[in-house]
Amino acid sequence: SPRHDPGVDLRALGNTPQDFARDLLSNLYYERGTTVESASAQDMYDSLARTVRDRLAERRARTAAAHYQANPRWLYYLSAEYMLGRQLEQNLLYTGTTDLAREAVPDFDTTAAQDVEPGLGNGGLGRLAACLLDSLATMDLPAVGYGIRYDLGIFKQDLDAGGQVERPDDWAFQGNPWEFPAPDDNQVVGFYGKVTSVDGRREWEPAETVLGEPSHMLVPGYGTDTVNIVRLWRARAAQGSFDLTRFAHGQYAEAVADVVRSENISKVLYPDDSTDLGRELRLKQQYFLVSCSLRDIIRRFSFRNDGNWDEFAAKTTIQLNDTHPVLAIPELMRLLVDEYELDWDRAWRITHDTFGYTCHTLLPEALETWPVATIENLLPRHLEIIYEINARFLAEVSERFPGDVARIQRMSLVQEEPERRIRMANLAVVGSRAVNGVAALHSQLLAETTLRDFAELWPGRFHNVTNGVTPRRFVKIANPALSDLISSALGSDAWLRDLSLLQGLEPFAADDAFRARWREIKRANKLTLGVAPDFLTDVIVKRFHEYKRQLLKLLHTITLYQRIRAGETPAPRTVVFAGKAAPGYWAVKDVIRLINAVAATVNNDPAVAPYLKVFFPANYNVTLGQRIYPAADLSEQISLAGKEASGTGNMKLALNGAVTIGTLDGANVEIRDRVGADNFFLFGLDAAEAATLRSSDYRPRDYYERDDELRAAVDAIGDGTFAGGDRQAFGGVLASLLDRDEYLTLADFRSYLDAQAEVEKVWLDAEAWTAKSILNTARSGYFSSDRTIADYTRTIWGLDPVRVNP
Ligand SMILES: CCc1ccc([C@H](C)CC(=O)N[C@@H]2O[C@H](CO)[C@@H](O)[C@H](O)[C@H]2O)cc1
Repeated sequence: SPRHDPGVDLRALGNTPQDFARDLLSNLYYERGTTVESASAQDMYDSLARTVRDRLAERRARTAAAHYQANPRWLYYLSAEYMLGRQLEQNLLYTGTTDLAREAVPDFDTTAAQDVEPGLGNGGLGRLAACLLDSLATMDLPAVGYGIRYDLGIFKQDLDAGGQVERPDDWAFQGNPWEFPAPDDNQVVGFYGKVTSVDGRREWEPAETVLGEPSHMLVPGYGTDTVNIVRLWRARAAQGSFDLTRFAHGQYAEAVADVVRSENISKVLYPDDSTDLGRELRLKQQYFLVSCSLRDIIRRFSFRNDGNWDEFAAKTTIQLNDTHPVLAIPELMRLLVDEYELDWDRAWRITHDTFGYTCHTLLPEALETWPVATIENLLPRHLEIIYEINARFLAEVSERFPGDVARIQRMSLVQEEPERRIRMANLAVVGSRAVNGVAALHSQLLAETTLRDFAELWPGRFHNVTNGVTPRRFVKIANPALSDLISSALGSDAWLRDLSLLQGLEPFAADDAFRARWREIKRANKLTLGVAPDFLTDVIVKRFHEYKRQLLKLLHTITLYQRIRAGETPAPRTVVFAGKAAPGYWAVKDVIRLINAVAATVNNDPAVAPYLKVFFPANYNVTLGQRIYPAADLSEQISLAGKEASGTGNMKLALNGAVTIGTLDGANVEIRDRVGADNFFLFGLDAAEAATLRSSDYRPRDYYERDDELRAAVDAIGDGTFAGGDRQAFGGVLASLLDRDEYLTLADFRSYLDAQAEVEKVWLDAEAWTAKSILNTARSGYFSSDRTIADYTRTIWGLDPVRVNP
């Protein structure tokens, strides 16, 4: 193949207004077959996207050439989820063509509004993957993201009568100009079938096969010519799956049954973000991702290193984004032992040296385990390999801890009771050379609780890499006015590639004029979002889960409402709720209904209107987040300490000048350490206190009895105040609070309200508040995903940057 087109100079894609307009027109004519006059908004959008994409593709070609030349060590990021967000504005910024586009495109805003968000993820884990890819490219590090190209992403959320209604998200219905399908790199994936022995080797004969068709999207770096890729696999039926005979007999559904069955594998993203439902199709999705990606990784490796396996782990490091892709460990063993005929020990050494595992949760119910029977049926050879890994591992454990049967049972990859299941987190730790949590407290708790036995066996294997977020999307693109102010204060926009430079803003916290300008921008962002500019914008935006305690924020809101009704005049406040609930998570879907019932009552009460508003914009996603973070004054990070692994919304809000009210949980601890205790409103039990109270006989009713305001707020949930007198409407919420309150909402209520009183006091001193807001931004540079990548590279991956010549 023409590897480097030595003669062809691709830099023909100039960046003069004429060049850009010419390319836009040619895409309109040649790609869309239409003209400016008759072009639809979609036609114009698609042509604009291609015009920008081609400028990235040119850089991509030079990046690929540089990578080929350098033959570097590669990072492969395996993730079942990517929340990439809208692509147009990002790619216009990264190619420096925003102004050219605004000039060339007749109605730019309408055209840009056609940009869709590929919602291929649920929340934190998926968005973190996207931020890390952005930083890897910006830091010129050779990396490929692998994922699944779901036809239907995370559901669209409508609010009907205040309740969540899920609608399918057919995100690529109009096509996706940002992707490059590459069917010639198709892979074949097997399922089911049996394992036989062939001259002493185990051979798996799958009973079913599907095709994995990759399409990649470009991942440009900011302020550099590096353009990496994220490769997303789509399931296609093997050729000839359409059953013509059945069709001829009018059995139309049966005729396409196999096709549908195959393509169902990448049909839809599972919308659960913390409960392992253990559906077999999800396991098929996980193996599909792993099998396609490992074959593609080996294809790339063999292509450049003629299959010298002892070079593999030196040239390849694979990061497992939680346990979802952990089948990659037995799959690599299967390929090396069964197909490439390496002996077990050599194969295990390569496998173990290749993988790293990042754990993103502390919730026991979020740790995946699969029934042995399910794996035996779907992946019989992998089960054999898992058993072999387990036997050798437990031999090591019993040698180290002789006679410690309980420890062996806890550490085994196989849970025996009540049902035989494979513990995917244990497999991930045993098969990886490095394990990390995503915030200092999380990593500490992992080593002290969830993965304690492993940390005692292999202390050197455990690391912490605190999460981060990309400042390009979440400050520069989301908050351009603030970015311009920061650049003018710092004298350049170098902070966008080195966020520690934000420290230079500290002195400006004492500058009246700067504070005034800072406040104006926040006001303007509130107007853009559609909330009252003079009201304190109090924001809790994240997936709904009981441990995140949206209910605590609601109890405070009800108390404010009752205080105002009682004649108090607190500082005007807009409480913004946003987030999706997993479709089957009824307890929190009731909370969503209750929040909207309270909102209806509060927002239609003229006596309260001057002091309190409740706003619940539907369908929280990356795009809506980019509109909310710049408008926020107060960032609610109120999870029960010890439950939120890290949080990343907390970082995006702090970088946009929101002051945090929060518990000592996840990355809140590090945010408070960095911004300073007097620029953070702390409350509540810490992780140890919470664990103690939870394990003792915690009686929520005691707190209800002895706190008048708490009782009044809880009673209002049960007495029909927000339901037209219907006392049953929110009975479930009431019962969960008074009888169980698993996440100690009532226990933290008073401490929370005391912290909110502190918020009120500071807010009433606008200069003092603005100074804290500026200091939060100035001291949050640490939470750049560039710093996160630098930490991963230093402690786990050992990658070297490859410069791409301009
Ligand atoms: C099996 C179902 C399932 C699906 C997704 C998950 C994810 C791990 C949940 C998740 O998104 N975790 C979040 O990851 C973020 C990025 O590290 C953290 O900042 C959040 O604290 C954590 O909740 C667990 C279980």
